Amino acid sequence: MRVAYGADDANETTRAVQQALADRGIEVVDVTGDQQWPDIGAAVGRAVATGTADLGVVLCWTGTGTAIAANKIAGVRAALAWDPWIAGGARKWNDANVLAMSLKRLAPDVAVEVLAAFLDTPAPDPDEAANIARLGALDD
Ligand SMILES: O=C(CO)[C@H](O)[C@H](O)COP(=O)(O)O
Repeated sequence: MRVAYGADDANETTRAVQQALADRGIEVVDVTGDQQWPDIGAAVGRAVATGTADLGVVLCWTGTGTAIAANKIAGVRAALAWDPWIAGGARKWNDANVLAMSLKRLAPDVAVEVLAAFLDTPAPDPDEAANIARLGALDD
């Protein structure tokens, strides 16, 4: 599995997320570079939409800005999650392909649990296929 990663700051939470990805043997495509959060979110979104990555993970102070930016890219379903149930539900019911988290409000261990739920929940529930298609129809 390949995951596109981007964060507009670095702290214990982002380092824990990166370590968790590495511990899983996941190939990480770090798009961060010298970019601001809108471009980081969009770059992760593009990596997922083009198939360069299977899934994406974005972090910013709130998680919202990078999520919004990622969702500007057609084919991206970025979900802001703050606990494992939300992250798993976003995969199961929304077929989310980008996980967004707040690097300020999630403790490192919580962020790792949220990431684990996102990565370990198979997506999507077949009953949601029609709704996922409806989301796709909303892309410009
Ligand atoms: O949470 C964010 C966007 O939603 C950003 O991380 C936060 O606004 C800080 O950005 P900047 O360093 O550009 O002021």
